[in-house]
Amino acid sequence: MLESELPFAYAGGSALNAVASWKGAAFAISLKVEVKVVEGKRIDNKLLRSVYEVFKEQVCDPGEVTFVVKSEVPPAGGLKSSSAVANAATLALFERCGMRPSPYYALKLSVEAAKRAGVTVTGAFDDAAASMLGGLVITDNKEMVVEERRPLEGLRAIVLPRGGRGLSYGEVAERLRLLKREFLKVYEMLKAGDLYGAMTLNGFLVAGALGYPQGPVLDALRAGALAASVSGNGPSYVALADRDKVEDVYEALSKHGRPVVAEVVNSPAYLP
Ligand SMILES: Nc1ncnc2c1ncn2[C@@H]1O[C@H](COP(=O)(O)OP(=O)(O)O)[C@@H](O)[C@H]1O
Ligand SMILES: O=C(O)C1=C[C@@H](OP(=O)(O)O)[C@@H](O)[C@H](O)C1
Repeated sequence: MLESELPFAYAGGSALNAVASWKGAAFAISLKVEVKVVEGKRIDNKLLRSVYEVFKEQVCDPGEVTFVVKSEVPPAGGLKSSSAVANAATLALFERCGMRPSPYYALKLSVEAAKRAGVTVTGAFDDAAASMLGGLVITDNKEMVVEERRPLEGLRAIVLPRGGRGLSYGEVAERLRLLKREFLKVYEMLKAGDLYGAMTLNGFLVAGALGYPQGPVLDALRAGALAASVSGNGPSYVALADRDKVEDVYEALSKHGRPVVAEVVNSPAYLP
């Protein structure tokens, strides 16, 4: 577990993938991405370069710097690594400039950077909001509005981290949009308060559309998880469980890889 005082943001899991309908829901988990700003001339990573450019244009000139990233989640795996990297890098630049932003302002800059870098379909405002603000968020990614935010008390997330998604963003979007009407039903369930049903249904829709196995979702449920889903565009999975079911769900997901147990985090990312 990363324990330092460096600027950080949280990874997260999905309850509703926003790609088809622009309505999304995600929650923060206690796996972190930390970013350190150091003197340097080159920023090779396209997402980090966009964060730097957006910040320089809209906030202050941080000078000649580069970034050192430490991540507890795999990239391109659905666990919100891109959002956490952009959030933590944005917060690190605020610190460099000796400024203390509101979380909401930092969040908007970070989403703008992710859009510019082309690492999202909708801007992934849902993921970035969960990563920056903590808790469960339900968002409208087109309007960049947090419709609801609430803590998820006492829950554990059992994560099956997988990286290296094979599908392009274009392929992901084309397939998920075929199920737009169904994703809107998931949104209605969420708004009606049925988080667990919504999240699991989201899991089956994403798995079906993108060709991921349904086994991890079923096995997690069989072991007593409250909900389970493919996270984001996959290929990672995430299950939510009460404390007394964590071991059983961990065992069940161990058949499919190396799960990690995390807390659901209800507090915001680091703020300078
Ligand atoms: N640890 C990291 N360091 C630098 N860039 C990262 C890191 N993790 C993710 N990214 C950026 O985010 C992109 C992956 O975004 P995305 O496909 O949305 O994955 P995820 O679902 O994990 O957020 C990568 O192509 C890269 O540009
Ligand atoms: O690109 C996007 O707009 C999105 C990507 C997905 O997340 P990941 O980037 O974690 O796969 C999805 O869950 C999110 O609602 C929207």
